[in-house]
Amino acid sequence: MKVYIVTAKEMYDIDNYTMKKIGMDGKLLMENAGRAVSEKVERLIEKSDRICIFVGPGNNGGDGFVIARTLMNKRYDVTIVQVVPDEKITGDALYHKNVFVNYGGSILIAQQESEVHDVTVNSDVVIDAILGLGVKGDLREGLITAVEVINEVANRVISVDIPSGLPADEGMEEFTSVQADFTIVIEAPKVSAFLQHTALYYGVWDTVSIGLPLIAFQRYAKRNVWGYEQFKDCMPRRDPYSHKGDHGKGLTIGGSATMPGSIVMTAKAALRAGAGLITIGTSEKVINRIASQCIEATYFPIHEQNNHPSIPFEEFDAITIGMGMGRSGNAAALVAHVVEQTDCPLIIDADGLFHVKTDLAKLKVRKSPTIVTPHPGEMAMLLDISVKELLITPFYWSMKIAQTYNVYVVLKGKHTIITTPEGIQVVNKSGNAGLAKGGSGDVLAGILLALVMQQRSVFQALCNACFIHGKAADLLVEETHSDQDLMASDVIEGISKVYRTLS
Ligand SMILES: NC(=O)C1=CN([C@@H]2O[C@H](COP(=O)(O)OP(=O)(O)OC[C@H]3O[C@@H](n4cnc5c(N)ncnc54)[C@H](OP(=O)(O)O)[C@@H]3O)[C@@H](O)[C@H]2O)[C@@H](O)CC1
Ligand SMILES: Nc1ncnc2c1ncn2[C@@H]1O[C@H](COP(=O)(O)OP(=O)(O)O)[C@@H](O)[C@H]1O
Ligand SMILES: [K+]
Repeated sequence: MKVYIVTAKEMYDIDNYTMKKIGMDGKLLMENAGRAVSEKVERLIEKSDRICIFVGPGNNGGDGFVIARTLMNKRYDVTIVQVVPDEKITGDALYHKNVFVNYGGSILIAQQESEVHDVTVNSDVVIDAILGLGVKGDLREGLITAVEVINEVANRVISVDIPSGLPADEGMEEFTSVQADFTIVIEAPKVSAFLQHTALYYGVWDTVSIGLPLIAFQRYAKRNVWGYEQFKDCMPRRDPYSHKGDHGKGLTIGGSATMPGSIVMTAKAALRAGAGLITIGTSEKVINRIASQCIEATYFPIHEQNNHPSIPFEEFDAITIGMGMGRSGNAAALVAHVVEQTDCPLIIDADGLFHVKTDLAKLKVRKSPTIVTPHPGEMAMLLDISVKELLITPFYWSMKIAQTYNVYVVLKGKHTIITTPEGIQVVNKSGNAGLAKGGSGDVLAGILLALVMQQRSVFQALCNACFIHGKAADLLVEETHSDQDLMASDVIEGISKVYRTLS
């Protein structure tokens, strides 16, 4: 199943479409939401748990009333704490509040800190239905108290849809939010579930379906997660009669006297990921040192004094440049030369990004696809902004670079964001902190090179490459390694584990 990622606006559009065009009533959606969340909650709690459900002024609070009724009806010990005065509960939420009361439920209206404190410490589980998609600005009186007390004294917190107070979208730096242990997301994760400064507030999250139609998501949602299903569906299978030329002849340019190893890892990863032939273009001074480390590759010497080496570019199906090449003037000239003179997919990584920054406009006129693969530091450098600014709004900035320079952007991180020049965005969720080690990016560059040569769609190739890279690390950490000891060269071997899941 495709997991869409939505902004608040997209979710409201989907919701409105469902109500107005499909004809499903808002009260019904709220009933479905509350029921679906309750079912998940039951898997997370014990029958003996004392459950306290905090409800706020909007429809997220409305979900809370349905959850309370559903659990109460199954003989759970449920207390509702309404953190706003009665007149604030209106519309569908009021309808479900009345149904809850008619079922015999009682409501504690608590806005004072001491009341909220007492009820929270005397419960085993807090269900947070204070605010959802509709949060705007700083939390007002009453709500802020509840959020602060929950964070201070609650035993276990399960948030409904979004941890209350947390913005759904990117771009917000300051907020006060519930810190959830678990979040039950309605239908689709929101963008904030993938940002470095907001994702942790969700705790562990899972989604529930409330019956919103797929066509509404297809119409309004612009992003999705790239997972195993997508990888499996579009990974090309090897033709039994194929020969090495069918799987691409790739050139990887990089390496220098002080960083000879990275280019070897790129080459090995490319071969392990299925590339037919790989040539390493590197400093003539290091070829002898590294040639024995990747005996499957061929080598092309790059003379340090010659700014325009006569590399036979036309022989290659795709090129990657930058890993370990250093920041010398000669390296800069070589990058400029490759950008201008090649007419095949070009992947620019690491120092290559540093050099290309001076003339990004040249990327725009390349006829073949250009792929840039920055980590946040490199991306911030390309944009002349701080890493902090970038990480608050990474989807926006990725889109900006992709569309301004007509490039594919692979913004690396825990959640790698892949953006096409046309503005399609996906998030790769595979991978773990074992990859936070020198050389991981070089390995990714190799997998990207291999897949770009083997898949017709550059976009699918990039998504699959990121998935394979992360999944290799995940399988290694699950089976034989830990996120502490994992090394980039292990990840190259881990590619086999990922591929074997397909056979
Ligand atoms: N498909 C769907 O989408 C479905 C969605 N559903 C659920 O609905 C949720 C979205 O509901 P929603 O739009 O009512 O927003 P929500 O966050 O509950 O409350 C907004 C209220 O909060 C108030 N408020 C805002 N900021 C505030 C602040 N800083 N401090 C204090 N108050 C603040 C704001 O007041 P106002 O600014 O208008 O004065 C308004 O009264 C969604 O997350 C999901 O759980 C399901 O039920 C069914 C299908
Ligand atoms: N904490 C993490 N969780 C998941 N993936 C990670 C994490 N840290 C790094 N990675 C991945 O590891 C790779 C690191 O790339 P990069 O920073 O360029 O490494 P290097 O330059 O050291 O080779 C990227 O693909 C990134 O997505
Ligand atoms: K919430």
